[in-house]
Amino acid sequence: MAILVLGGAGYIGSHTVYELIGSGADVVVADNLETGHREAVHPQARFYQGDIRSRDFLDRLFQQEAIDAVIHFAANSLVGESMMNPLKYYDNNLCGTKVLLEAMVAHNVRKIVFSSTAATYGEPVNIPILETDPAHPTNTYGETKLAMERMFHWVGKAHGLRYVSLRYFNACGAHKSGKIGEMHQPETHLIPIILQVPLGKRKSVSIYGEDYDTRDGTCVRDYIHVTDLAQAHILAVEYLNRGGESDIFNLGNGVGFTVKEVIECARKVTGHPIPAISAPRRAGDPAQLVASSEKAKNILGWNPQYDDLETIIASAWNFHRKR
Ligand SMILES: O=c1ccn([C@@H]2O[C@H](COP(=O)(O)OP(=O)(O)O[C@H]3O[C@H](CO)[C@H](O)[C@H](O)[C@H]3O)[C@@H](O)[C@H]2O)c(=O)[nH]1
Repeated sequence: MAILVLGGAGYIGSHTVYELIGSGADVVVADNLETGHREAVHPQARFYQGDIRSRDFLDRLFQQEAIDAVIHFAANSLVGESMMNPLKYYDNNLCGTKVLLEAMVAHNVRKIVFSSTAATYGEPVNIPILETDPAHPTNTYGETKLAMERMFHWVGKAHGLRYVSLRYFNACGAHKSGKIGEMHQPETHLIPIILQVPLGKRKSVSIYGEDYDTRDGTCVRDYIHVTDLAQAHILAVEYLNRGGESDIFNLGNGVGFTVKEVIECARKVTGHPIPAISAPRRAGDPAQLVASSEKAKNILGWNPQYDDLETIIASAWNFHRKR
């Protein structure tokens, strides 16, 4: 039977499809291509273009393919945009997941691995953040992802569905082949924005806020390589296949870098001066997000391979230069 990857043309989805196919899995990808890229879909995956808000589309898909488990990336995921257009996030993220769950229950598909986020925590009460810490999102994006997790919880209880929710910290880097990587339109994520300067696409990078309560006043984030995230999805499917209970896992490196430190590291990797200018805070940004991923390591057997920021940025730089 196949694994259905929803949002498999997107950044983390496409990397997960590469790892799944590398592990010998049969993979079906569905994506509405609103933010995904057709060329990022692995050539060995069967591709369906469509939207998870369409029950007809999902019914056809589940009738045509024998699906054993779903990996769900199909959502909007920009913190800034979610603050300016919250209803877009409620519509796609929550309504889309509602239709998906109805279709899964109707077609007797009972395992789902879900792309969640550190943004569910809001301002953390502890660093590093544990899965048991309170979740009070400071932006609409995190709020909708938390509500999606709760939807899995209650639907799971009612219909015997089991889920694994993976709360990623800051996904970054690119596939070692340089064939796929991070390419949002427009780009808002820190590392690809920084790399646009040495690529000649922008003159400088703006630092959103230098007055946070952190070691240099800029926001601290936990940067985790996309291939390590992709591997965690495979481990999560295996966990559900061996009867694992529904659960939530953080995925990060456990080390935080400030915005200024990330820029400095990119200067080292690219050999470019990368000018940075001060800008106001961005709405919805918590000061610090750093993960404890001990639970994923202990229970899923996750073992991230990329533990240093320089290697991560170098992989992103390799992808962007090839393009
Ligand atoms: O031009 C920029 C872009 C970003 N930043 C700063 O860099 C940090 C990282 O910003 P990103 O936009 O790259 O990432 P976020 O931390 O906002 O969010 C990312 O990580 C979250 C979890 O931490 C969610 O998963 C979300 O989907 C994902 O976009 C933030 O402090 C942001 O303010 C800048 O200073 N300048």
